[in-house]
Amino acid sequence: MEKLMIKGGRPLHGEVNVSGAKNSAVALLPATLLGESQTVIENLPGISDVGIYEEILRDFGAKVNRDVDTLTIDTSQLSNRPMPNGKVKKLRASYYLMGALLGRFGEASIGLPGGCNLGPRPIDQHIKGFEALGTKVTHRHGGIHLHAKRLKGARIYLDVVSVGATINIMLAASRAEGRTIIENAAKEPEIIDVATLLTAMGAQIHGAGTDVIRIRGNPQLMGCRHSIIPDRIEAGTYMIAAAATGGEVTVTNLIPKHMEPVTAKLREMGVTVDESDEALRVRGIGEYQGIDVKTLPYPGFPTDLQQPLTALLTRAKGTSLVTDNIYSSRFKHVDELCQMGAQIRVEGRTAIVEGGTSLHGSKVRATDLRAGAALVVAGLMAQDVTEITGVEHIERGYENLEEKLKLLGAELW
Ligand SMILES: CC(=O)N[C@H]1[C@@H](OP(=O)(O)OP(=O)(O)OC[C@H]2O[C@@H](n3ccc(=O)[nH]c3=O)[C@H](O)[C@@H]2O)O[C@H](CO)[C@@H](O)[C@@H]1O
Ligand SMILES: C=C(OP(=O)(O)O)C(=O)O
Repeated sequence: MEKLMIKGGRPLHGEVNVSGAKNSAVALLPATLLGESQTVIENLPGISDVGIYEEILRDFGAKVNRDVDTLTIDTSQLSNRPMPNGKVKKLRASYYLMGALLGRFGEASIGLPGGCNLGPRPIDQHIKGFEALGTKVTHRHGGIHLHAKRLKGARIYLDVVSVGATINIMLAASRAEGRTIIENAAKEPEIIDVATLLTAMGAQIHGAGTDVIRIRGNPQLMGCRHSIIPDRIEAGTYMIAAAATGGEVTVTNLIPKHMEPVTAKLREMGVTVDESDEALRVRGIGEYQGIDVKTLPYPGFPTDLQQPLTALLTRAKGTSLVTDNIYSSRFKHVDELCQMGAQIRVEGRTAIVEGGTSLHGSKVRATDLRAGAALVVAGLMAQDVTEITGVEHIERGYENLEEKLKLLGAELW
């Protein structure tokens, strides 16, 4: 899709079904390389990051068959190869090839990852973990070469809470000798999802979802069948869009517990959120209050919803403060929102939103995935037509966004 046009001002109504989680999918696919037989992954989201990973698995010799949202991946005959450029630059999660190939072959040569440009995104904690497991790490031609004669379990304390480092170390440690302990581990639900897969493949993992994860490796992991958890960021985006348009939307196939940080903030603004087993009904009728939000590692408010929430806050009364504690410059959406009539200024890591403004349509550009989601939310609220370019960023993380929004009554093309 080249660009997305939205005619705003229509309240969203109805039901929307959440797809499988992007940040699980892009870790589970490389994890299948650790098993020496067939793995079936169900509930994969139809997003470009998954499409690229499908191609990468084939590049390593995996036989991959797709049936709608299910991939059957046979990894019995793989051949290792360097992957310095190209596909690895298209997504952030290509860094998981390091842990997966290290576990499978004891060697990997991978270029630095791509993904959203949100300020510096170092991978020093991943490297620290691999080195602790007995890996020699060298930087070559702008990429990283990893070599381990023998992976041996170790105790690793992460200096920063990192989703990627926690999962990458889990991947390599799953085939290492002995026990690995990750301390100050990230606690995101996607980490539990990856631990569930690795356990089904034959590793022993305890404590995923807490800040201490214990992994006892198994040199012979086998395939299994696994279904991906719902995408809490996609779910949160639809909750925010429902509130932004003053609509009433039931977001189904989610895990309400995963949504608590978002639900709490929407309720604080004055949005009604009703919970049932696998759904949340969001009613955005009436006026909203401005709020202060700070992004934090799970179970704090997710940085990946900071940008869409900022768009919603333009219609709340008073001043809102949105502080991103995870990334130093995740505010590229702000200039675009201001072009649509928002009054927001950025001071350091905080966006100060002067609420109560009405947005108008404009030509804007999505600079990254969730900046794109923020512009979609803004476009749905705005009077007249918004034209969004940079749609390829949005396609990295939202399955059938256009169709899902149309079913809720949005006017977009
Ligand atoms: C593919 C994927 O799952 N992406 C998610 C993952 O990204 P990603 O895994 O890249 O994010 P991390 O949790 O690793 O990063 C958190 C913070 O730690 C810093 N850091 C991280 C690793 C490291 O070795 N050194 C270091 O300093 C980062 O710069 C950032 O400031 O978690 C982020 C935080 O929830 C989300 O925004 C991304 O959607
Ligand atoms: C930052 C994100 O993605 P990535 O880490 O893949 O760039 C995101 O999903 O919001």
